[in-house]
Amino acid sequence: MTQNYRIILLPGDGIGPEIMAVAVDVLKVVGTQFDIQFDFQEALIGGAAIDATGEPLPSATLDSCRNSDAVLLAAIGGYKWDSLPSHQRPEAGLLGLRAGLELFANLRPAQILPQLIDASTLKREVVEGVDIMVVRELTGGIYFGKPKGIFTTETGEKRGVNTMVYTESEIDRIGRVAFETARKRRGKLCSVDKANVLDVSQLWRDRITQLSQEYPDVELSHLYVDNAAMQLVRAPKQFDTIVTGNLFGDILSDAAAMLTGSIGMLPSASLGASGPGVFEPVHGSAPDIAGQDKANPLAQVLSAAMMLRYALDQPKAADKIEQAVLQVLEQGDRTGDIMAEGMNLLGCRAMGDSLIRALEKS
Ligand SMILES: NC(=O)c1ccc[n+]([C@@H]2O[C@H](COP(=O)([O-])OP(=O)(O)OC[C@H]3O[C@@H](n4cnc5c(N)ncnc54)[C@H](O)[C@@H]3O)[C@@H](O)[C@H]2O)c1
Ligand SMILES: CC(C)[C@H](C(=O)O)[C@@H](O)C(=O)O
Ligand SMILES: [Mg+2]
Repeated sequence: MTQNYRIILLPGDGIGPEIMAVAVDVLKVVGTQFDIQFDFQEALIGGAAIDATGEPLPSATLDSCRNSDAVLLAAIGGYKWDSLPSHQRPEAGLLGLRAGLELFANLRPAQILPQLIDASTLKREVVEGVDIMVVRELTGGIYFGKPKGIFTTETGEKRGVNTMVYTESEIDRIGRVAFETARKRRGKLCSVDKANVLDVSQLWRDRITQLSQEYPDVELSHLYVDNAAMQLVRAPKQFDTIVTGNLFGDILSDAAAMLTGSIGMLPSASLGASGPGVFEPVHGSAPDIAGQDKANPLAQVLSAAMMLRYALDQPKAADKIEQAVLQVLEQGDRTGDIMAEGMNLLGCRAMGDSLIRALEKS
């Protein structure tokens, strides 16, 4: 029986529309192969939405997302909008989407593919076999805490303020996602905080430690974020699952991405307790290469595979996409960010065509 899904596409800015086009083509092919009918609807977010409507997240976009089975997002942001006040910037649209859909859990897997070991800036023996899942809290912490803003003091000096805040229930719900995730993987969870300095981190550490009593099969460790950043590049294989707050997770997931060769390879899933999730690459809108057919579309395509697996319960179609990605890499196809000597340099579109051929052949 044909399965029907309503998918909202948010191509956004910069390289967003280029990589989204590839992901949609790939989904259409697996759709016909697995009897899945996608009803794709495009909506505005980020700079594209600001230009068209004056707002980074029009209410029509949030409503469409709420009424969908899943949301596939590319990226937002760009130089053009960088001087706007923070609440009017493209980034505010993305944060509003995450908050509006209550997507508190962001899963960011960083797995080194054997074909790309030499694309990593680290030595082969350091990165070979790396397989990390960063579980990042996504709707709290310093990104959303109040007070926030730029205020003027009594002496007329400007003062910028953000507040890092977590409640027990916010820590517990992301903690549970992380313990469950670790349990399905290699059973190791490292919680990352700054409890030597920040009270909010002390509460984080206390709650995660408390929660670990419910998961005796998961081995829990704690690291301060500065050490964690160092350990990620020194010996990344020590990590299985990492759980951390919003800001630390943002930074550590970019670092983890680079272990795998390029940020252009890393997908993510943003999930709530119920309702549609958002599937998006870890990278941004890459304005420096936008419109030049140079972007690596694989993080976007792998985000579409995560959508099939986590939101639509179509693991076979997800496997098929992931296999096609491995196959094009195996045959030597590379975009500029993962290019190595002796490989075939392709643009974004040609990489998409190659993926389609791989899907149709297998
Ligand atoms: N989820 C998102 O939408 C998201 C995430 C991060 C940054 N941003 C926004 O993107 C804009 C640019 O931010 P940035 O430059 O710090 O980060 P970025 O991730 O956009 O780019 C960092 C570097 O990685 C390269 N890169 C990124 N994705 C690539 C891909 N698919 N293929 C090849 N190369 C790729 C870029 O060319 C650039 O050199 C900013 O406005 C930022 O706020 C958006
Ligand atoms: C663009 C920005 C708001 C976003 C974040 O900081 O969460 C991005 O860096 C990410 O990693 O998804
Ligand atoms: Mg980021």
